[in-house]
Amino acid sequence: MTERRVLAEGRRFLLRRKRDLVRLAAWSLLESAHTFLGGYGVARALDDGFLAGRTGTGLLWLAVAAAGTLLGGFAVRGVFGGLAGLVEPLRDGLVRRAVSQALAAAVADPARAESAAGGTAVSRLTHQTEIARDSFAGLVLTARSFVFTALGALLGMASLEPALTLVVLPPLLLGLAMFLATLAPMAAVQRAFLDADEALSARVGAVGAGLRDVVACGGERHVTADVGRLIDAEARLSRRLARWAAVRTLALGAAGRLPVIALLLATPWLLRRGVTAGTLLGALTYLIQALLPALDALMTALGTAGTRLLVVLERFTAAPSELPARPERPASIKSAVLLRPTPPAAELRGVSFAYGPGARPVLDGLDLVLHPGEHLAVVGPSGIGKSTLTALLAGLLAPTGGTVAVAGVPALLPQQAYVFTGTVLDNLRYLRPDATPAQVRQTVDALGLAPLLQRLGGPDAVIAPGRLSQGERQLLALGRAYLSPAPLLLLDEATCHLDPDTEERTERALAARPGTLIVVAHRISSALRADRVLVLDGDRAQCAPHGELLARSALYRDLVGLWHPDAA
Ligand SMILES: Nc1ncnc2c1ncn2[C@@H]1O[C@H](COP(=O)(O)OP(=O)(O)OP(=O)(O)O)[C@@H](O)[C@H]1O
Repeated sequence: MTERRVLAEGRRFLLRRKRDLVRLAAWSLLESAHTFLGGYGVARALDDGFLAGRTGTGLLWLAVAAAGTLLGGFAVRGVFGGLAGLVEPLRDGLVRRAVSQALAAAVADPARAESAAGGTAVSRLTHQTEIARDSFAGLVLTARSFVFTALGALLGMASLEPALTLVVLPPLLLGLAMFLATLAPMAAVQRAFLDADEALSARVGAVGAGLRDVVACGGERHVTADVGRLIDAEARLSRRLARWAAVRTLALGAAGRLPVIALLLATPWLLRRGVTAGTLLGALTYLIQALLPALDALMTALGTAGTRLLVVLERFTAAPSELPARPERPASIKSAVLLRPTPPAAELRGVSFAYGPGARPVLDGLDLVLHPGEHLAVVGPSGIGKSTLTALLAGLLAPTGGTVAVAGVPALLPQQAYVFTGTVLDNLRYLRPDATPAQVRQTVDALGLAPLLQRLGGPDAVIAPGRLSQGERQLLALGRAYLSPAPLLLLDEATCHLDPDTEERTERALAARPGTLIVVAHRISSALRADRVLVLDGDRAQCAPHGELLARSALYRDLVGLWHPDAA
């Protein structure tokens, strides 16, 4: 289906460039003349010259063959000129198409444009366009050379002795057919390889953009395993491609050598028919010097450049719906989100998670729907899975069962606040580099950061992260979260080093900010401030407002009692 579309588009492309094709063919005819004279000159030099004792005539015919070679060189010069007229418009067209595809994808799904599809578009604009251009140029050069060389050689053999073509043509066609049979499976592997290459580009691009956060949140192992899987997949496909290349080389060997063997085997029969030694040598010259090298070049180009070109062009001509799906978001979740007029801020359906295949699940069948603007506190005994839940929501972990859907890109603040060497302003604007001075001022006011900024030497002072207290680091990270455009903030005990008053002010400001807030609470006051509280308790999680939970959950009553005996 896509192959047919590529071929149809290719036909239209070539038909629009008839003048360039005629120019190329005219120059190529000189190459036919070169081939013709090469074999014919050698045959005549022997039969009419050297074998007949006429050295002068022999030399004259050799000079004719040499003149043919000069003609060939002249032809190549013209051919390259004509080639540009075909190749450059193809490249320009592909670049235009890659840009339109990327823009269309960005309009359809802006979040995707910033992540996975960005890498894909770059791969298409650069790597794949160049593959298409080089492959097309190589293919046109070799296909044209083969056709016109074969024309010259077959005409030459027919004019020396028509029976020669009967001997040489069948094995040549057989070899070609064998080779063509390897093209379809090779294209399939090539296609899978490019899919893997695009997936890897997209993932590496996304990881590169978030590298600081990955390190700050301790996600290196997860990211390494994730990217490692993609690299392994690409390596496996490279090996399969190499195996097909070996099969193709075998076919090439057969196609290249069989005509020569057939000619040698038929020699007694040809001699009986009165074929001369000069004619036989002329035929061998046609085979060894012209036809077989041209065939060799054509097969190599078809096998490598041809399949690569087909696969790359399939991508460029694919309708947006046929493009490879964004790997990290299952289609079912995506369509569920798209169908709702106001999607939930986050939605967990039957989510289970275990840290290993044999490990006990930390979360088991958890359902949770969070609405935009909601403020949720997560509580539970130590080691019950609160951080695991935030990592799942942030996309740092993938659920082992069920689905996690989050609208937009969330920001996760772990307990160990991440602050880097740079100015105070750089640190605050890390998640929103284009924040205006007014937005920064508003953040400083809302969170009461002015005394901290003063202590640090003002917004342009450079911070040495090692010299900040844990609380100061947390305040800076919370300021950054407040300023970020993330629609969902995940605070995983991110305020534990603040005094209760500062914590309250900060949490209230973050809850008042547009967007949804999830706080892993370490004080009862935190849970009291939230709209709802999620109590994690293995497979018996409960989610409700504080008052309701006090009545319903013994575990919650215990926790509240431990934190603050009076509140229970
Ligand atoms: N990387 C990991 N590999 C294996 N097990 C892990 C890993 N991280 C956490 N766990 C285990 O998963 C369970 C849940 O851990 P998690 O950190 O989510 O709990 P928590 O509720 O946040 O705990 P705390 O309140 O002490 O921070 C614990 O039993 C923990 O030992």
